[in-house]
Amino acid sequence: MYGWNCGKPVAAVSLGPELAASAAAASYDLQAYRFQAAPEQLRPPRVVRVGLVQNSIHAPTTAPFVEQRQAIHDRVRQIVDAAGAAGVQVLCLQEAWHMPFAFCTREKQWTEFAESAEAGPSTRLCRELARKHGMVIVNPILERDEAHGDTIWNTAVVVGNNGNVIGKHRKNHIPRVGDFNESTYYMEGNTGHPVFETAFGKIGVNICYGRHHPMNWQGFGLNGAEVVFNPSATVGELSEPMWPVEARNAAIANSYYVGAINRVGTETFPNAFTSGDGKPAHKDFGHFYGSSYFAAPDASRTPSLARNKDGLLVADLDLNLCQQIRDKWGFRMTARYDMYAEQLGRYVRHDFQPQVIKDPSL
Ligand SMILES: NC(=O)NCCC(=O)O
Repeated sequence: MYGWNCGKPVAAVSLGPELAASAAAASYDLQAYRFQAAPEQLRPPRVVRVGLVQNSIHAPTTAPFVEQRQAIHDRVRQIVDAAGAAGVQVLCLQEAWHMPFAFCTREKQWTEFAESAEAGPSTRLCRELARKHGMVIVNPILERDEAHGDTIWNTAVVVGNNGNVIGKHRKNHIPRVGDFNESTYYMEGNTGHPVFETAFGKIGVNICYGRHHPMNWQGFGLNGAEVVFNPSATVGELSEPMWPVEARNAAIANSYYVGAINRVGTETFPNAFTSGDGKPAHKDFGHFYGSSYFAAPDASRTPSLARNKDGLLVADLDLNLCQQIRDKWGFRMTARYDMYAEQLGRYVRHDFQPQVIKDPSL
């Protein structure tokens, strides 16, 4: 079910008894794996240790906002420190990790959690931890863009291993499904599909709902990504059957690794809200089912983190596998981008007519 990596299942790796004991004591899931590539004659292996963090909220949504944020910061600091001790070189946190996923409520007070991408409290924490551990940290936050009249974005800030901000990417696709009323809060991103060249490889970030859009995944591939993260917040009833498929398929289709991260836990809000579907008003989104995992370009994947627990998933990725799979399958080489570009050029025109050839006998 989880595929074959160089002819074998993806192997588990031990991070040592101390880290295992501290994860058990602090009640978070800790798992580690290794993806291999075939040995080459002209290139040495290019192995990078990558981590994914899934976290629940750690204070009730009725607590003062400063306490809510601090409680999550304290928990995430604990897990990032463990990632540092495990030698993780690139780490990605989940979507809007620093706050409850309050976008179901449509209440505007939650925008108080939005912060500067460059200098807000969550970025400052990530910069400190990145410097401390010499680690690249992908920091997906709710961004307040003061320079543009307090526009709010859903943004992943990429912090370099020296604690510097390398750049940011803003979520391209905003959901309009179920209780995901995110369009009430922030705008469709305007940063394209940037790939960040870090000390440990070229990375991209496809934020949550963008995973349903194959061309969004493709954009990062065309710009040369070797690892694409998919920091998410999604609930069981809505998307759990899709979760194991989409990120794994993206890794195959684009010949890169994917690290898919989902929030965990059930978050209950003070005021009931409706879904506009005639069902009774309710106070929670449903269960964020965690289940973060890595997928590789050769269709292999790791097992998932827990459905109901915070967690740290570590994987050693040999980045040479990306080129090896591109050479084997030739998906990039055989794609017909000129033909797709021509069709898309026609499709976006107001006078577009679908190319349908009707059976004349009908
Ligand atoms: N956060 C977010 O975009 N969620 C939408 C639901 C989904 O994509 O499963």
